[in-house]
Amino acid sequence: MTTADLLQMRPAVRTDILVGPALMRGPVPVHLVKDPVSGARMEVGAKEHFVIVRLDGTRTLDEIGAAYAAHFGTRLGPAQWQHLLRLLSVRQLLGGAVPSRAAATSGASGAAGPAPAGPERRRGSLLSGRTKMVADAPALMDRLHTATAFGRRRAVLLPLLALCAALLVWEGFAYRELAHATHRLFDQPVTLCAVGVVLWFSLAAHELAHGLVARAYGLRVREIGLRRHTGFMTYLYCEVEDVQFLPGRGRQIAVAAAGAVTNLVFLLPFWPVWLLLPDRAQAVPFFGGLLLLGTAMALLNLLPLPPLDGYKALGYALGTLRLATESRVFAVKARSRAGRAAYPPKLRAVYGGYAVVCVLLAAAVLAGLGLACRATLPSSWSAAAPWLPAAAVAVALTLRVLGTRAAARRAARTPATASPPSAAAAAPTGTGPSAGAAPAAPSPAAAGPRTGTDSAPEAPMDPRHATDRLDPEDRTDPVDRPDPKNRTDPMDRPDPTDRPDRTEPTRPMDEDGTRPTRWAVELSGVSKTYGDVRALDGVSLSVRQGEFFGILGPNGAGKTTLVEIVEGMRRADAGTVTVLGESPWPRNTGLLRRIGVQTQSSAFFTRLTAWEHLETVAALHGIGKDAARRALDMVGLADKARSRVDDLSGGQRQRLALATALVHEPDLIFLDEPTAALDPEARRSLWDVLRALRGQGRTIVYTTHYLDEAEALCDRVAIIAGGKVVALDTPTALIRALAAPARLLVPADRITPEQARAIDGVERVLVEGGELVIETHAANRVLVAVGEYVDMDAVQTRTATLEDAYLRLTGSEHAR
Ligand SMILES: Nc1ncnc2c1ncn2[C@@H]1O[C@H](COP(=O)(O)OP(=O)(O)OP(=O)(O)O)[C@@H](O)[C@H]1O
Repeated sequence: MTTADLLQMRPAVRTDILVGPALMRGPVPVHLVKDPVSGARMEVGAKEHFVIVRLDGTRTLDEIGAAYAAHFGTRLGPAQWQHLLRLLSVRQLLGGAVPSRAAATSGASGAAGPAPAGPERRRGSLLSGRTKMVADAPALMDRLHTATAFGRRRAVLLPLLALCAALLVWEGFAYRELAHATHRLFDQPVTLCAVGVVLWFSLAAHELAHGLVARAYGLRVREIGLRRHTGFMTYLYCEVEDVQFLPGRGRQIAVAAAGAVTNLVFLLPFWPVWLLLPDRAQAVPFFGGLLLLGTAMALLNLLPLPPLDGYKALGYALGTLRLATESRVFAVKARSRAGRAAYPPKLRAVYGGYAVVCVLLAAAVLAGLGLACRATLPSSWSAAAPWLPAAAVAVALTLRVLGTRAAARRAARTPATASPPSAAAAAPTGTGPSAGAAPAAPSPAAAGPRTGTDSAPEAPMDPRHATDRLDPEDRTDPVDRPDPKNRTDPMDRPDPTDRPDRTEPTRPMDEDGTRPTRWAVELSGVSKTYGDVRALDGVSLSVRQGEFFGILGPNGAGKTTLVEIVEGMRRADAGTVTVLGESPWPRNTGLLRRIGVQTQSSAFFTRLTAWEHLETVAALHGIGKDAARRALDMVGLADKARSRVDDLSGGQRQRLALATALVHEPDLIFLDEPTAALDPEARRSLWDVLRALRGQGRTIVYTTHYLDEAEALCDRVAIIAGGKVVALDTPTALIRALAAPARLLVPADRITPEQARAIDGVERVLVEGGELVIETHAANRVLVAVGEYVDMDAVQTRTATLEDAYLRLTGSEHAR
């Protein structure tokens, strides 16, 4: 595959891949990309996003590159394209790739996503962990969605929201009575438990509400279950997928806020009961405590602290990713002027403001909890009570820090384990910028369970992911610069006015004259001129389907021009070209899928293994891995599947180039000197591959300078000289037509040239080295006569070869 071929490809990202809107992570915008099959989620930068959303199968890489250059002011070179396509391929995001769940853990080094669902996920211990409760959560959510359709009407929803607001206002006024009732509640353990049970159901409704609102916006609820925390708490969870992919921040916020609103709605029926209760009623602590604690639960959930719903809603509203982590990072960086300068003013306000809000909120919450402790704990605790929450948080934080350090020390002591074979196969090799997508160890955030609405975990990105970025400025590629050679030829640019004559040439008959021959390639009167050079001059020829067709000719004869016109890479000045029944120009993408091209300057994904290279090419063609495996087997490279392309020998590279041309199982294959620069053994071995290809009934158009090869392999050959077809036939017929004399090679010390010339039937005698070359059309008679002088064992006979015919036809004979 040449660079030109690569740029003419129209790869497509799988249509089911989710690409989210722009989010800020630190000072840079990123987009989330998710594979819905594997569950793998990764972040891509604005430049990658620009390209990915345009990889839709309708645009060539060249066209996308032009749009990219216009937008970002930099051209993408082949190296960048290969890098990006390889990443997409390894992550199985390209159309035609068969996505697997394994990709979630191996290919997706973004590691920002959740661990894949299913039995492989850790469920925790008896005391902590979770239990899936619903076999088919999406189906249950569908039923609930239908059942609650009435409640989602505006006429119902708005009054409910107004009532919730009224409840909050009223509670502000009735706070003292409610607080008093709540205080009494703590003296009544049974009533306290009853309130706890009711609030448990309120919390369950809270979780289901996230799912229902998400479902209403078309999202999927992945799992509903029970989560256990240290054996002390068990509550319902409802996992919603892809909230950050929802269009419109309002919807994202609605999903996040739905839980707290439901908590308030849940309390509404208890409000009138409380209002109607006599002051001394026994149920006062129950209803008062329920209203106050239920409201507190709802409002606390709206605090903008991770992992609460308010934090998620704030992140959605601000369009940020990992707001808390990035604020922490900003707080550290902001100590230096350069660090601050990396952030635009708006983001400085967002991250700095959030950091301040967090500190204030944490202080307020601790103070509130401290006051609550003092109010509820026995008076003997009164001095220590206000500080208990702060002390508890300090201990928890210290334990966490110590735990993290111990884990880091353990990890540092543990020797790195080898990648599993599948991951190794999926991951590219090498350590340079092109290396990346190494199998990611599941990060704690990725492996851990998540609550409520989804959001990217707070864990920082896997640093390895940074190498997966497509950043043209980081990878200055000499090929990136426009190639003047490519630009000078106006033929390289499609001409919209170019409408080749589509008149069908007369269909010849097969030799038996009974049925029309099926032609793979038909050229009629094709001419091409470069300035003053007439490269092709009225070429007409046809290649049968299933034929092994050779094109021979001296340097500059026009072979490459001819083949490029047939491949659709150049436009003919005149004449008609039909390939597999279609015109190849203007660039015919339908045809591209049916032809395979192997050139001497084939481009490889050099940092990949042979297998990864072919797998990537297969993905670019939108086909599965089986085709890559077949192509590798076909060319006899299966044992080199895991070798890096740059470690292959010249012959193995030629085979890989051949496999690259074959991977999409084309009907018509163009081979340009596939055995060039190979040693005789490697050449013969590749002949076997070519013969096998021919045995499969593929049509092969074969350009070569090796005449012995053409004679051995080709059904027919066209000899081109000076831009014209000077001969076209089977090698045998060409040799026969040559009527070349047989050549007898005799040791020169046994017979003189004069004696040889005197033999009847001898036409010419030459002295070549230590031998006499006797040319004759009466080989038998001359042989008998030569036997008078020389022992017959010392005589070698050479009949004419295709080379003789070639030399005669191309006028090179006397140049020898
Ligand atoms: N882009 C171009 N601009 C100008 N002249 C060209 C161009 N491409 C080819 N030519 C000329 O056209 C003629 C035919 O070239 P072409 O490459 O088709 O021959 P070839 O038979 O493939 O030669 P070789 O065996 O050396 O590869 C040559 O004289 C060459 O110099």
